[in-house]
Amino acid sequence: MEIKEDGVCYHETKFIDEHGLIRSTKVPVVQQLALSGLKDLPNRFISVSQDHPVVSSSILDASRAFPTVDVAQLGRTQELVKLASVAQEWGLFLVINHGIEDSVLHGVEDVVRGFFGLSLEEKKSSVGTYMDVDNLGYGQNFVRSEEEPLGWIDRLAMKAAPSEASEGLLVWPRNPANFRQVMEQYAEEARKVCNHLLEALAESLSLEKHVFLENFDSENSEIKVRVNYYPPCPRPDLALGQHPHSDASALTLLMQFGATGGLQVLKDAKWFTVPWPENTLLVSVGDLMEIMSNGRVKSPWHRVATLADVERFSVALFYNPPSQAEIEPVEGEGPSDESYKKVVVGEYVRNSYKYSLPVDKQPMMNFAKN
Ligand SMILES: O=C(O)CCC(=O)C(=O)O
Ligand SMILES: [Fe+2]
Repeated sequence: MEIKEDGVCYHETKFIDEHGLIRSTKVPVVQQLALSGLKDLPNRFISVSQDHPVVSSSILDASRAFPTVDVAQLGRTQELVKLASVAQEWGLFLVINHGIEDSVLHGVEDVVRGFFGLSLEEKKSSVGTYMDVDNLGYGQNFVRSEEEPLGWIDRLAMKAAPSEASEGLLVWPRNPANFRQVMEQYAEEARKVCNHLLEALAESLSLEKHVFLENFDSENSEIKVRVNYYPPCPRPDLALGQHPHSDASALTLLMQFGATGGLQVLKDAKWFTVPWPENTLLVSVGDLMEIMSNGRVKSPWHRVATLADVERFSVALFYNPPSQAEIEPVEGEGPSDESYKKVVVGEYVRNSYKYSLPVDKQPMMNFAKN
């Protein structure tokens, strides 16, 4: 629900405080703030500390192109070696020849732009807002307190699988009318790509091909889609679109449109802008993959910078084993400097949502350690 005060529109949201009590709060609708043409950043969005200056992020050395994995070539050793190396070095990689038709990707872009192009009233009557662990519907990303800095973002989140995941909830926008159909088609295509990558990743790490994929099943595996909308920001030097986090997924498949240059990844204590060209899909290793691989690949710690004059959209598709499934770190040869234990997927995910702006992922990952 949105409320209007002093000309500012708010999402009304709830969070669980440190005593476990449900509290209500309101956070500005960022798109409306941006449309109002404001010149200063409201205090609540100032999030940049000295250790994380947005402006000093390094760009990859131009002489070294960011590796792109050719999915159609993953039957070849050479491509598997590349996959292992980029997954281990960065935890994220670009994919080409993934088999998802351009028309499907353009369809996603059209319905997403269509939704965010609606007036606030139309958006609100099109879809609900839910405060639960999955933070579904239209609103801000997780709000966990009244004090924490907010991200310069509005989001729309839904579960495309399992099929009964959003029964009884209005999480699929009714406008544009084809939103759900287009997104579900994309999700099914994305599932195929992710399944293929799960096998290839296992092989690339010299593990038995099915070790990761066997944790998934076509009925109950979970596909959560989060559409991120980052309006132009008056002070990109002071705000973030998303605060640093790792994804509590097995794999995340990302598309972006409107602009590039938002996603940054932490490596060797430096923030790098991911050289992610338009019309390319990006895959990120999630925490669950780090656990399943016993640390052979690691989920990257990443954040989203804001941009001054352009709007940017991204669609993050989180692919997970069924919520009730237990995942276990693989055994076998190969480098592994971690010792994870068996965890129930849904318990890991729920626990990871508890933390308010953590400085690194250890508190979340420790849940899966002895
Ligand atoms: O917007 C992006 O590029 C990244 C989004 C992201 O990290 C997320 O939604 O988890
Ligand atoms: Fe993320």
